[in-house]
Amino acid sequence: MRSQCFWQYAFTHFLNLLLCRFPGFFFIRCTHFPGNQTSRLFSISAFNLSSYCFHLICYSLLTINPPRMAIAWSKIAASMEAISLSPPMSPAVILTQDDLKKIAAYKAVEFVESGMVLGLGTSSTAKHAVDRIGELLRQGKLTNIVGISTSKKTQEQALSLGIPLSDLDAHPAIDLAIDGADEVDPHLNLVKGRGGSLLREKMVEGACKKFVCIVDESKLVKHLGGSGLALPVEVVPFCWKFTANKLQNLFRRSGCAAKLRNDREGKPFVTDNGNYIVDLYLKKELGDLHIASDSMLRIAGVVEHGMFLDMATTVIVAGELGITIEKK
Ligand SMILES: O=C[C@H](O)[C@H](O)[C@H](O)COP(=O)(O)O
Repeated sequence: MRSQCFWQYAFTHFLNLLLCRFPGFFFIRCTHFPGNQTSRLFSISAFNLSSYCFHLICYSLLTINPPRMAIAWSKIAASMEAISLSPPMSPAVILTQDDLKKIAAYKAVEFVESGMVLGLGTSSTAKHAVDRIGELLRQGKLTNIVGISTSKKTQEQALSLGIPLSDLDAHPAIDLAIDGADEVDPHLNLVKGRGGSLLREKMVEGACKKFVCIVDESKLVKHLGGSGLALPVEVVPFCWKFTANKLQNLFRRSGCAAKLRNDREGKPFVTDNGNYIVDLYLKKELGDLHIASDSMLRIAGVVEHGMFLDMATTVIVAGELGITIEKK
């Protein structure tokens, strides 16, 4: 496969050299090359030939002598094949953020086995995993799967795909959960909940033996809150301002600003559980995350927060250079 690509590439560039570059340079009589017409022609041919060789050497480095780039690309190619996209013919393929999400999601579904009880996450990344599980069920490659959804949205998606659903009451132990995240720190701690589903996600993912988190590389941070984006906290609607002020004061030293999340119409965003979300924006690190977590949960109006500490057992990161799989 790899050598076929190489020869295709070599042949294409040879044609390119013969049909386009050489006559093109010849007709315009490029003045960048010194000397009379014969010596110019010779220079141009040499230039084209060296350009051709340069292409071949570059491509060889990427394919025949694969250091990091080639390994990464072969991984991406494998994943692209798995998701039924055309495999890249050259390293010039540009992957969108959604492609990366899909690659991570499809990789995670490789962990799924027939007969499993699955936690189905809620995110633009997890959506691809749920789609894939539905597809494998339809093809008969997976059987006897029971899904526990982490939101009403995922529930609707799973039902539309024919994935049998249950709940934690009937299945208190989940084999595997797959979900996205908003931030991942180097210890595989997560921020979740920018989609508003953090409470059900924490319940389901807290009940699973394995939690595979799937992200594109933009989600990697040095410390939680480090993206400068929201750290969501689910609060009861009753006197939410009082609770938001308590949260802001709690993390005053980290430069915390607490804001109620609104929907598109400017009304408070309401979660699947009928609660509000207060988003915390931090300027500095929170310090000990377990202490921060306990302190938030001690505030009476707080239902749950979006820090998922020591919960992910595996994090699959899809990036431009390939997939990396981090395990606890
Ligand atoms: O409430 C939403 C969830 O926690 C998501 O997992 C998280 O927001 C990541 O979502 P996405 O994969 O769409 O970036």
